[in-house]
Amino acid sequence: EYKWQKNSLTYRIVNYTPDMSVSEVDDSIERALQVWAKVTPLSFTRINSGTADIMISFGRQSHGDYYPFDGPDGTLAHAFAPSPGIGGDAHFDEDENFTYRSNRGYVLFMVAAHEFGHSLGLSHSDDAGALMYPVYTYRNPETFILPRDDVNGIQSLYG
Ligand SMILES: CC(C)C[C@H](C(=O)NO)C(=O)N[C@@H](CC(=O)O)C(=O)NCc1ccccc1
Ligand SMILES: [Zn+2]
Repeated sequence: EYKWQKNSLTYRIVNYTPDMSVSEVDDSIERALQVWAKVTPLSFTRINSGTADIMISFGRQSHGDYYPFDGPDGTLAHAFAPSPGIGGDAHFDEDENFTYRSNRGYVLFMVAAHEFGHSLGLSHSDDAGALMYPVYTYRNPETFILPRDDVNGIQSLYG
Protein backbone atom coordinates (compact mmCIF):
# COMPACT_ATOMS: atom_id res chain seq x y z
CA GLU A 1 0.00 0.00 0.00
CA TYR A 2 1.07 3.64 -0.16
CA LYS A 3 0.12 4.66 3.37
CA TRP A 4 -0.45 3.07 6.80
CA GLN A 5 -3.95 1.67 7.23
CA LYS A 6 -3.86 2.43 10.99
CA ASN A 7 -3.21 5.61 12.95
CA SER A 8 -1.31 4.25 15.93
CA LEU A 9 2.16 3.12 14.94
CA THR A 10 4.99 1.64 16.98
CA TYR A 11 8.69 2.42 16.71
CA ARG A 12 11.83 0.85 18.14
CA ILE A 13 15.34 2.26 18.36
CA VAL A 14 17.26 -0.94 17.66
CA ASN A 15 20.79 0.43 18.19
CA TYR A 16 22.58 3.73 18.85
CA THR A 17 25.23 5.87 17.17
CA PRO A 18 28.30 6.60 19.33
CA ASP A 19 28.19 10.20 18.00
CA MET A 20 25.63 11.29 20.60
CA SER A 21 24.34 10.28 24.03
CA VAL A 22 21.48 7.80 24.30
CA SER A 23 19.17 10.50 25.62
CA GLU A 24 20.09 12.84 22.74
CA VAL A 25 19.26 10.10 20.21
CA ASP A 26 16.01 9.24 22.00
CA ASP A 27 14.99 12.91 22.10
CA SER A 28 15.93 13.51 18.45
CA ILE A 29 13.87 10.53 17.29
CA GLU A 30 10.88 11.38 19.47
CA ARG A 31 10.82 15.01 18.31
CA ALA A 32 11.21 13.97 14.67
CA LEU A 33 8.13 11.73 14.96
CA GLN A 34 6.19 14.53 16.72
CA VAL A 35 6.78 16.78 13.71
CA TRP A 36 4.42 14.51 11.75
CA ALA A 37 2.12 13.53 14.64
CA LYS A 38 1.28 17.20 15.21
CA VAL A 39 -0.31 17.62 11.76
CA THR A 40 -1.97 14.19 11.34
CA PRO A 41 -4.13 11.73 13.33
CA LEU A 42 -1.02 9.53 13.67
CA SER A 43 0.43 8.55 17.04
CA PHE A 44 3.74 6.84 17.76
CA THR A 45 4.42 4.45 20.64
CA ARG A 46 7.91 3.30 21.53
CA ILE A 47 8.64 -0.39 22.13
CA ASN A 48 12.01 -1.73 23.24
CA SER A 49 11.81 -5.32 21.97
CA GLY A 50 10.14 -7.26 19.19
CA THR A 51 9.13 -5.85 15.82
CA ALA A 52 7.81 -2.31 15.54
CA ASP A 53 6.23 -0.74 12.47
CA ILE A 54 9.18 1.65 12.28
CA MET A 55 12.46 -0.07 13.16
CA ILE A 56 15.22 2.53 13.54
CA SER A 57 18.87 1.52 13.27
CA PHE A 58 22.37 2.79 12.49
CA GLY A 59 24.64 0.87 10.10
CA ARG A 60 27.47 1.38 7.65
CA GLN A 61 28.12 0.08 4.10
CA SER A 62 26.24 -3.27 3.74
CA HIS A 63 23.86 -3.37 6.69
CA GLY A 64 21.30 -6.07 5.97
CA ASP A 65 19.26 -4.77 3.05
CA TYR A 66 19.93 -4.39 -0.67
CA TYR A 67 20.92 -0.74 -0.33
CA PRO A 68 24.43 -0.51 1.16
CA PHE A 69 25.54 2.88 2.45
CA ASP A 70 28.42 4.80 0.87
CA GLY A 71 30.76 6.04 3.60
CA PRO A 72 30.88 9.66 4.79
CA ASP A 73 28.49 12.18 3.14
CA GLY A 74 26.47 11.25 0.04
CA THR A 75 23.60 9.13 1.28
CA LEU A 76 22.95 9.95 4.94
CA ALA A 77 20.04 7.62 5.57
CA HIS A 78 17.14 5.87 3.88
CA ALA A 79 13.67 4.73 4.85
CA PHE A 80 11.11 2.36 3.35
CA ALA A 81 7.56 3.31 2.39
CA PRO A 82 4.67 1.82 4.39
CA SER A 83 4.31 -1.97 4.03
CA PRO A 84 4.62 -5.05 6.25
CA GLY A 85 8.15 -6.11 7.14
CA ILE A 86 10.85 -3.61 6.18
CA GLY A 87 8.22 -1.02 5.27
CA GLY A 88 8.52 2.05 7.49
CA ASP A 89 12.00 1.16 8.71
CA ALA A 90 14.64 3.91 8.78
CA HIS A 91 18.39 3.26 8.54
CA PHE A 92 21.02 5.89 9.31
CA ASP A 93 24.54 5.79 7.85
CA GLU A 94 26.94 5.34 10.77
CA ASP A 95 29.75 6.79 8.65
CA GLU A 96 28.11 10.21 9.07
CA ASN A 97 28.72 12.42 12.08
CA PHE A 98 25.32 12.96 13.66
CA THR A 99 24.84 15.80 16.12
CA TYR A 100 22.13 16.89 18.58
CA ARG A 101 21.95 20.53 17.55
CA SER A 102 25.35 21.79 16.39
CA ASN A 103 25.75 22.66 12.71
CA ARG A 104 28.97 20.61 12.64
CA GLY A 105 27.80 17.30 11.22
CA TYR A 106 24.22 16.37 10.43
CA VAL A 107 21.50 17.15 12.94
CA LEU A 108 19.91 13.75 13.65
CA PHE A 109 16.52 15.34 14.39
CA MET A 110 16.46 16.89 10.89
CA VAL A 111 17.60 13.76 9.06
CA ALA A 112 15.16 11.61 11.04
CA ALA A 113 12.24 13.96 10.39
CA HIS A 114 12.98 13.67 6.66
CA GLU A 115 13.30 9.88 6.82
CA PHE A 116 10.06 9.50 8.76
CA GLY A 117 8.35 11.42 5.96
CA HIS A 118 9.35 8.50 3.73
CA SER A 119 8.33 5.98 6.44
CA LEU A 120 4.83 7.50 6.30
CA GLY A 121 4.60 7.41 2.50
CA LEU A 122 6.00 10.74 1.28
CA SER A 123 8.38 10.98 -1.66
CA HIS A 124 10.80 13.83 -2.29
CA SER A 125 9.54 17.33 -2.96
CA ASP A 126 10.89 19.75 -5.57
CA ASP A 127 10.12 22.66 -3.24
CA ALA A 128 13.58 23.78 -2.11
CA GLY A 129 12.20 24.93 1.25
CA ALA A 130 10.52 21.61 2.01
CA LEU A 131 11.74 19.10 4.58
CA MET A 132 11.20 16.45 1.90
CA TYR A 133 13.48 18.24 -0.55
CA PRO A 134 16.11 15.64 -1.46
CA VAL A 135 19.15 17.42 0.02
CA TYR A 136 19.91 18.13 3.68
CA THR A 137 20.14 21.75 4.77
CA TYR A 138 20.90 22.77 8.34
CA ARG A 139 17.96 24.27 10.26
CA ASN A 140 17.95 25.12 13.96
CA PRO A 141 16.04 22.22 15.54
CA GLU A 142 14.87 24.48 18.38
CA THR A 143 12.93 26.69 16.00
CA PHE A 144 12.05 24.24 13.24
CA ILE A 145 8.54 24.58 11.78
CA LEU A 146 7.27 22.02 9.28
CA PRO A 147 7.02 23.82 5.90
CA ARG A 148 3.63 24.15 4.22
CA ASP A 149 4.60 21.86 1.32
CA ASP A 150 5.25 19.02 3.79
CA VAL A 151 2.05 19.71 5.75
CA ASN A 152 0.07 19.56 2.50
CA GLY A 153 1.85 16.37 1.47
CA ILE A 154 1.24 14.45 4.69
CA GLN A 155 -2.34 15.71 5.06
CA SER A 156 -3.10 14.55 1.52
CA LEU A 157 -2.31 11.06 2.85
CA TYR A 158 -3.57 11.18 6.46
CA GLY A 159 -5.44 14.49 6.84
C1 LIG B 1 18.39 8.26 -2.88
C2 LIG B 1 18.27 8.34 -1.40
C3 LIG B 1 18.66 7.04 -0.74
C4 LIG B 1 19.12 9.49 -0.88
C5 LIG B 1 18.98 9.67 0.59
C6 LIG B 1 17.54 10.09 0.97
O1 LIG B 1 16.91 10.90 0.36
N1 LIG B 1 17.08 9.48 2.04
O2 LIG B 1 15.84 9.82 2.49
C7 LIG B 1 19.89 10.69 1.16
O3 LIG B 1 20.59 10.45 2.14
N2 LIG B 1 19.94 11.87 0.54
C8 LIG B 1 20.88 12.89 1.01
C9 LIG B 1 21.21 13.84 -0.08
C10 LIG B 1 21.87 13.14 -1.22
O4 LIG B 1 22.16 11.94 -1.09
O5 LIG B 1 22.12 13.80 -2.19
C11 LIG B 1 20.29 13.63 2.20
O6 LIG B 1 20.82 14.65 2.58
N3 LIG B 1 19.19 13.11 2.77
C12 LIG B 1 18.81 13.45 4.11
C13 LIG B 1 17.97 14.67 4.22
C14 LIG B 1 17.46 15.35 3.11
C15 LIG B 1 16.71 16.52 3.30
C16 LIG B 1 16.47 17.01 4.58
C17 LIG B 1 16.98 16.35 5.68
C18 LIG B 1 17.73 15.19 5.51
ZN1 LIG C 1 14.92 11.26 1.24
